[in-house]
Amino acid sequence: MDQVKSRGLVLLGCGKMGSAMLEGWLSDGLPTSSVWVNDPYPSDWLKSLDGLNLNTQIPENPAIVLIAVKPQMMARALPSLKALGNGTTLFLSVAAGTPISAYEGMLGDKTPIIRAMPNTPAAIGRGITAICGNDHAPDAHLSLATALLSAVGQVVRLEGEHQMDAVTAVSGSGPAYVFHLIEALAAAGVRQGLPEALALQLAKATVGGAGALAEAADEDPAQLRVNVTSPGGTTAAALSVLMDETTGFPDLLARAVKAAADRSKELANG
Ligand SMILES: NC(=O)c1ccc[n+]([C@@H]2O[C@H](COP(=O)([O-])OP(=O)(O)OC[C@H]3O[C@@H](n4cnc5c(N)ncnc54)[C@H](O)[C@@H]3O)[C@@H](O)[C@H]2O)c1
Ligand code: PRO
Repeated sequence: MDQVKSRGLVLLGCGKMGSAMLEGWLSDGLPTSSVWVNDPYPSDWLKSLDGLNLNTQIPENPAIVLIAVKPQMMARALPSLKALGNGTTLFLSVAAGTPISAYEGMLGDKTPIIRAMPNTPAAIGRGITAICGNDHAPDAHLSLATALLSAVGQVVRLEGEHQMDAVTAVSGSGPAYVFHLIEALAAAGVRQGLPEALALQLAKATVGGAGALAEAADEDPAQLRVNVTSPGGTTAAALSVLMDETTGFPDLLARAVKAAADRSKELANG
């Protein structure tokens, strides 16, 4: 992290994901003066950060360039940083779909590149990021990326890039599935007669608490589910709907995750 502080961190694109990560790094003690953001449409939050280098000349040899533009913008945005390719700057991309080979093509095939898939709970230090690198990103680079990303949550190293589409579909997009679960649970509570605000509070606390318990407990999620379920009781009645083989969660989530993974593969093909 000292390298990041002294040589600098450049963010190419700083929208929802870039900002979630930057928020985590700043609250972990990274000074704004070590950060350069290149984004034609900076948010009010970015503009409000004292000392941040916003849309100014980037350093000659930054430690890391974080690529956080949409995959569709990549071909337009990345060439501006070509001069840093084939050097010692590590390129860390969070873009869904875009394969390492595409960055090698745009920046030079000796460029250290790590592909990462984070998620938005990074904003509160509760993200999880999966990473994999090319041959020019040896252990030292993976350790640097791990140190940076650990400031915003857990980090896992993948066996290879072939796992990235599935990871994107599970944990990259996953927070949206959970937010939708909260919305749907609250709406169902309203249909049972609860006021909207109370239903939303109950749904958020239930999902947040259950998630925290699932992470903290020694028991696996299946056992934690059994612990809630009295034989012949209310939970069993609901689970008979949710665990139905054809209309329940397992098939629904399998189809949703497959749709996301398929889309990730499509993005890779341009
Ligand atoms: N949002 C998520 O949950 C999430 C999770 C994992 C990965 N990602 C990946 O993160 C990347 C960004 O997604 P997002 O949700 O933050 O999108 P976003 O639209 O919120 O952010 C993209 C940013 O890029 C900026 N931009 C556009 N053209 C640019 C250019 N030429 N140079 C520099 N910046 C430019 C935009 O102004 C915007 O602020 C995507 O590649 C996405 O696949 C997102
Ligand atoms: N958000 C990005 C998308 O929807 C990638 C994972 C989460 O494409």
